[in-house]
Amino acid sequence: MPLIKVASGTVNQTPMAWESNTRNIIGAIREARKQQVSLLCLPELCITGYNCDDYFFAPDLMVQAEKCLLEIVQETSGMIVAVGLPLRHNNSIYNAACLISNKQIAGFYCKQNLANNGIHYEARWFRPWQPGHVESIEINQMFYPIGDVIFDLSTGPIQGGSNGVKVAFEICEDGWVSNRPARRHYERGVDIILNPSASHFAFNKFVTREKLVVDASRTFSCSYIYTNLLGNEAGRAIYDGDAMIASNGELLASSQRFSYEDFLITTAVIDTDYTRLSQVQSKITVAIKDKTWRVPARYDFPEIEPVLPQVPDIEPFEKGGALKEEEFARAVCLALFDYLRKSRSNGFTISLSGGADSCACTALCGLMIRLADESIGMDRLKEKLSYIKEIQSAETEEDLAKALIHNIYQGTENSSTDTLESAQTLAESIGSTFYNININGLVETYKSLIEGQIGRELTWEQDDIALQNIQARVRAPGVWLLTNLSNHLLLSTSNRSEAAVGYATMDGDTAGSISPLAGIDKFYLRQWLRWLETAGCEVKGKHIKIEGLKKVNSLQPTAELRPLAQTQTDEVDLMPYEFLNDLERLSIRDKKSPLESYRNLHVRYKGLYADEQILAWTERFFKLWSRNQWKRERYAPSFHLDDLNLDPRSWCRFPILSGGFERELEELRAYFEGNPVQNGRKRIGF
Ligand SMILES: Nc1ncnc2c1ncn2[C@@H]1O[C@H](COP(=O)(O)OP(=O)(O)OC[C@H]2O[C@@H]([n+]3cccc(C(=O)O)c3)[C@H](O)[C@@H]2O)[C@@H](O)[C@H]1O
Ligand SMILES: Nc1ncnc2c1ncn2[C@@H]1O[C@H](COP(=O)(O)OP(=O)(O)OP(=O)(O)O)[C@@H](O)[C@H]1O
Ligand SMILES: NC(=O)CC[C@H](N)C(=O)O
Repeated sequence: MPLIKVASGTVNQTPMAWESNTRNIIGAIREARKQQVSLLCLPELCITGYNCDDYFFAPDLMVQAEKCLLEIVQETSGMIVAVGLPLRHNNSIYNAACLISNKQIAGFYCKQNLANNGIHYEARWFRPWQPGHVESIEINQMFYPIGDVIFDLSTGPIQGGSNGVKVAFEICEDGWVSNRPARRHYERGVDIILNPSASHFAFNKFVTREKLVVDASRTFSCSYIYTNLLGNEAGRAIYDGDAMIASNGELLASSQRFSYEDFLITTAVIDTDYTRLSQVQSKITVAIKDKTWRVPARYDFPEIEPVLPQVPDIEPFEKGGALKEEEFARAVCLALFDYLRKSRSNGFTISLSGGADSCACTALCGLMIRLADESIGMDRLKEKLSYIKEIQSAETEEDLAKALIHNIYQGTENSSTDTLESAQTLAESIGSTFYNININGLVETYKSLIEGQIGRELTWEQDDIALQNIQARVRAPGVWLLTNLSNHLLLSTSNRSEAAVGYATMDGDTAGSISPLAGIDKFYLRQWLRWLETAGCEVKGKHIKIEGLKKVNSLQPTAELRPLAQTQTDEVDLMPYEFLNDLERLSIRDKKSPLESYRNLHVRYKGLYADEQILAWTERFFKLWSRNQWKRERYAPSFHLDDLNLDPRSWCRFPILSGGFERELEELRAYFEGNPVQNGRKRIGF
């Protein structure tokens, strides 16, 4: 059968949520059947969820996963379905994909190249399967082939040497390595490669994935079906629901990303005669002698009509000139929505200062409501949050915002009218509930109690940081009280630039349930806020903007913790955010030493800042970075957005206690003073 209708199915899963995971998978299968799909590929480990962490070791997890698998098998009548799950075999755990053909398990392919860098820790739980090995596994008293297998699906009785449709797998990372299984699949004359993935979101990564899929289909003269998870599965990683089908170097179909649906199907019709022609023309040598890899299975491919040339539907927001802004908005909003419903919380509370960070958090929550409404409509949105009684009679997005987003301004004598106005106008523009209290009395009470005990007055000259921090800390109990009253999540507003240098008060403004901005730098965040005010997300031909951000976009970032006369700004306290960003990239992402970082920065900033200034900021950064690892360990969970992430639990590890770059900074200073140090000893005459 040369023409086959195939599909990629994306599903929004949750670790160990057996009922909903199975329901989503079955929903995807039924939808695919409705669309007359013969072959459906579902994501990596989608039965259990990809992020079960050490619970992958639990024997009961395998028992539950097997139960789900057997339930799914019964739903595959008339179809071929690939579904991912962990398998325990010979006292090892494998990351596997099961191929089911018309209610019969055909066998299991096991991942050969584990993802074990950055956010991934697969080698902690799984063993990589050795290429070329095939064994047998017992499931529910039946034996099935497992390992490096290729499925040979043919019409009629299963024979010894059929010329059926050959289907093989690469599981996610398998497709990203140079010695990928697809090379061997090609030598064995494979028609279709399925790639079930759990590929975490990062800015612009979908472009890399598309290249990978299209190039594989061309290089290996096959059809390549790629599918990813969707949504915020387990808290930190976001999956964009990227799915693609390519054939012989051409992209045939690509999914909508960042959907609020539970599952989505992307279909295309592939032509196996065409990819075989290409294999013949490229003079493929099929390894016919060793056939242990061949798993015969029966499937009666239906005869289907040819289709018009398929042009993949790329979404307008992916083509526009604001891809990063759009991706940031969509990824974080979907992550917030899933976090909300999966944690069964009733909304978000934010201590809204009218500054960029808390305004960005509030704006993201407002945008989340609007994007969810555009994606699935008001009724489905309320149904997905059906446990929140307060929103069930809501008719407008503003009604939803009133219940789901609570803001509180907590001024002191150091707060300005500008920030109050900024907070108020933003809350009004999205319809959130806005409270306004003054916490000066609380700060004064703490101050005088401690002054009474230590027997002296606290002064700005002597006690600057402590007096700043008490204000930030006094804001925490009130906003937590408000949060608890509504069973909300408290959003902690710290961004990545602050996390790098510990510019936040622990248990003060770091208090919170999640930190939606901890993966993004302040320099970019301010640019994004201007974009959201003036351009906004492109959805169905219109632009979703938040014009209530106008005031905050006119303000300089300030903590407003020192007396107003001191005109405190973040950039004076620290260094310019753009510079901080460059320094962070060099030193933390690229692991350049203080000296190398300085030299790079010097090239970029000489003329703009004095050499002494560049040196001082570089020194300050390295000292603050090492001193504040403990704070990064204590941040509320944040979302992974790119390889600049500083979250030690998902990406960037650094010791809490360290030498603090003392020697390295000495070497930098010596270089600066024309007296470099080598091997710990000063070199004379440089
Ligand atoms: N290795 C380690 N492991 C565990 N704990 C460690 C530690 N080193 C210090 N500590 C503890 O850390 C404490 C100091 O940390 P912490 O109390 O947080 O205070 P700290 O980091 O000294 O100061 C907070 C900074 O954040 C700025 N801030 C605060 C609030 C808002 C904003 C804003 O951007 O709006 C900025 C403020 O201007 C100040 O520069 C020490 O008293 C010590 O107890
Ligand atoms: N007057 C205030 N009312 C309510 N919350 C406040 C107030 N001042 C500070 N906060 C809380 O402390 C957080 C930390 O302040 P920070 O200055 O870092 O952020 P911001 O004010 O949102 O942005 P920016 O730094 O751009 O001014 C704020 O995001 C907010 O949650
Ligand atoms: N699950 C995986 O194997 C993920 C690894 C792959 N490199 C990705 O990020 O897409």
